[in-house]
Amino acid sequence: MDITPERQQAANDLVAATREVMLAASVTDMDLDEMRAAERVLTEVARMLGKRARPRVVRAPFDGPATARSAGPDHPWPLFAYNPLGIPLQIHFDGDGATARLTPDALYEGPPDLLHGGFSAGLMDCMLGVLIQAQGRRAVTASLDLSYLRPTPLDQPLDLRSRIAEISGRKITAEGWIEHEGRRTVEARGLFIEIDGT
Ligand SMILES: CCCCCCCC(=O)SCCNC(=O)CCNC(=O)[C@H](O)C(C)(C)COP(=O)(O)OP(=O)(O)OC[C@H]1O[C@@H](n2cnc3c(N)ncnc32)[C@H](O)[C@@H]1OP(=O)(O)O
Repeated sequence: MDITPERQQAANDLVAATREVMLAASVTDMDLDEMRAAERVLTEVARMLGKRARPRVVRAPFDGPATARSAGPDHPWPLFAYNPLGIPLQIHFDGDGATARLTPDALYEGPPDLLHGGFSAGLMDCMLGVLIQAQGRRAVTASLDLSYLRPTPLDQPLDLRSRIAEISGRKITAEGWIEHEGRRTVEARGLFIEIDGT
């Protein structure tokens, strides 16, 4: 089924609201009865939405990042607009690199008050992979190495960056990092292999 702009906006708004619910449900401290009442409402919402469902989450078009890149840095590519489990990012393309800003909340906690290292890895995979996609190349991650240089805080703005380091035949090496107040907390280097496919 084609998605009209109105349906797309409605789906994106629904996913954004779901994220709010996920955070609220994770940190709520209300009374038992209220918690049970909220659970009943959410169960009913799940039933309502599930009446007609796709087998998979809506896929963004492969050429979306390349289109955003050619439109310039003021035209970011939104990531995970259709999936509340993904960390939503607005990825800006600038020259040969990509940047994004994120303030992670309590949903992404690993050690107390800090970003979970697995989420850092996911963020880096996205920053590197989408940058490669924005060059019009279809590639998958073959390896991803991370160095956790210092703790990455929650509730603080973080800068995410990536750039292409090397291209050799089907092999593309990209690098990225997470910065807090100008200091790198995480560095990543990934090898991506170009694949055929649609
Ligand atoms: C939301 C948006 C996110 C966007 C980014 C998301 C990216 C992802 O997460 S993709 C999902 C995770 N990745 C995967 O599932 C990939 C699974 N792996 C595979 O499909 C295959 O192993 C694949 C395609 C990587 C390589 O297989 P294949 O096409 O047969 O390549 P193959 O011929 O073995 O290797 C090609 C070259 O890459 C090298 N290579 C392959 N894998 C690796 C590796 N893990 N480490 C180092 N080198 C490797 C080989 O040595 C070879 O090098 P050379 O040409 O110099 O001899």
